[in-house]
Amino acid sequence: MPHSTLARRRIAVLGAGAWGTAVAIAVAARHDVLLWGRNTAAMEEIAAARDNTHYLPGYPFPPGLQVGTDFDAAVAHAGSDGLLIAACPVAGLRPLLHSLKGRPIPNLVWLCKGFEYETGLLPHQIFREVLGDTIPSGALSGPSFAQEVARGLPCALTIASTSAALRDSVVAAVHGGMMRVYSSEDVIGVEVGGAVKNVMAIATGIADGLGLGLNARAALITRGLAEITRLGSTLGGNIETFMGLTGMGDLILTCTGDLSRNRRVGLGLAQGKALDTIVSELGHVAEGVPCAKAVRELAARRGVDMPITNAVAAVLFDGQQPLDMVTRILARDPRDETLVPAPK
Ligand SMILES: NC(=O)C1=CN([C@@H]2O[C@H](COP(=O)(O)OP(=O)(O)OC[C@H]3O[C@@H](n4cnc5c(N)ncnc54)[C@H](O)[C@@H]3O)[C@@H](O)[C@H]2O)C=CC1
Ligand SMILES: O=C(CO)COP(=O)(O)O
Repeated sequence: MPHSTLARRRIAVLGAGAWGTAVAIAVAARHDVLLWGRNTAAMEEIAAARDNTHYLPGYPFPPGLQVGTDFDAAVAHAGSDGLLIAACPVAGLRPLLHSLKGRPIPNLVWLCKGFEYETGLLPHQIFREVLGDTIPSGALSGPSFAQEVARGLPCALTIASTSAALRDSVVAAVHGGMMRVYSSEDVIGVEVGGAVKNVMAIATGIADGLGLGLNARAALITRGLAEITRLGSTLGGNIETFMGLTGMGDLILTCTGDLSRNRRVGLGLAQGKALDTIVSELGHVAEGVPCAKAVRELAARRGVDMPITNAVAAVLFDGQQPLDMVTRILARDPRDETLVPAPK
C-alpha cells in the first residue's frame, strides 16, 4: 500500500527547537501533530506567528500543526496509540523522560545525538535507566538539516530500535513524500554514529577555517569514520552501521555543510573566537562540545584510540590552539589504515 494512503496518526513532538519544529512541519502534512515547547512565552509567540521565530524562522506552519504549552495535554494528544517524539538535546532527555514517568506512553522516539555529559551514556541507556525496557522506543537519526527538511527537500533517516513493532510504526508514520525512513536493529551503532560525527564536524570546521585545504578535510572525515567505527564497535555496534546513513552519511553532511552548528563551532575556533562567544552567537545547541568531553573520557576508559576526538577536546577544554591540534594529529606515529585493528 502506498504510504500516502496510510492512516492519520496523533503525534506529539516534545521540544520546539530547530529539529523538533522541522520534523513537526514535515509530518503535519499527513498527521495530527502537536508541537510542545518548555518556554511558555516563546510558544505563545510561536503559536500566534505560526512560525518558530525563535529557532527556525521563515518556515510557516501547515494547518495540521497545533502548538501547545501544556505538557499534560501534549502527552494526552498522542493518546494510547499515537507517537511521542522527544526532540530536546541530550542534556534535556533525562528530565523530559522523568516527567513522562508513570504516564501511559504508547511509543517514543528521540532525535537527539550525543552522549550524556555527566554519565557518558547514550540516549537509549538514559531511556532504560528512567523508563525501563517495556515501552517500545528508538532513535530516529540520519543526515538531516532542519532547514532543508522544513523546506520539504528530500531526506533519508533511519529508525533504530530493538522493537520491530516500533520500527514498523515509525516507518508507517514518517516514511513517505520527501522522507525515506530505513530501519535498523542496531541502536548502539546508530547512536554512536550520530553522536561522534558532531565532534568530527568541529574538527573539520577547524581545519577548513584554518585554510588547510580539501585534502585535509577528506583525511579528517575518513579517519573520523575510522574513529567512530572503533568506538562504536567496541561498545557493541555493527561495523556495517557506520557505513550507512547515520554514520558516514551524517558525518559527510555535518563535516561539509555550513548549516551545521558543530562545523560552525570549529570555524569560529579557527578564527580565534572564545568557545562561549561562539556558542552564544549560535543560539542553538552544538552537541559536539559536551560530546567531545564525554567521548574522550569514555574512550580512555575503554582503551579506544581516538586522536581526533582528543585533539578537539584539547582545543575546547584545555586551551590548546587550533593549529596545534593539527600538528598534534599529524605528528602521530604512522599506523596501519585498518578501521578496527585486530586484538593483540
Ligand atoms: N537541527 C538539526 O538540523 C538537527 C538536530 N538534531 C539533534 O536534535 C537535538 C535538538 O536539536 P535542535 O532542535 O536543532 O536544537 P536547538 O538548539 O535548535 O533547540 C534546542 C531546543 O531544546 C530546548 N533545550 C535546550 N537545552 C535544553 C535542556 N537542557 N533541557 C531541555 N530542553 C532544552 C530549547 O529550549 C530548544 O527548544 C540535538 O541533539 C541535535 O543534535 C538531529 C538532527 C538534525
Ligand atoms: O545532526 C545534524 C544533521 O544531521 C545537525 O548537525 P548540527 O547540530 O551540527 O547542526
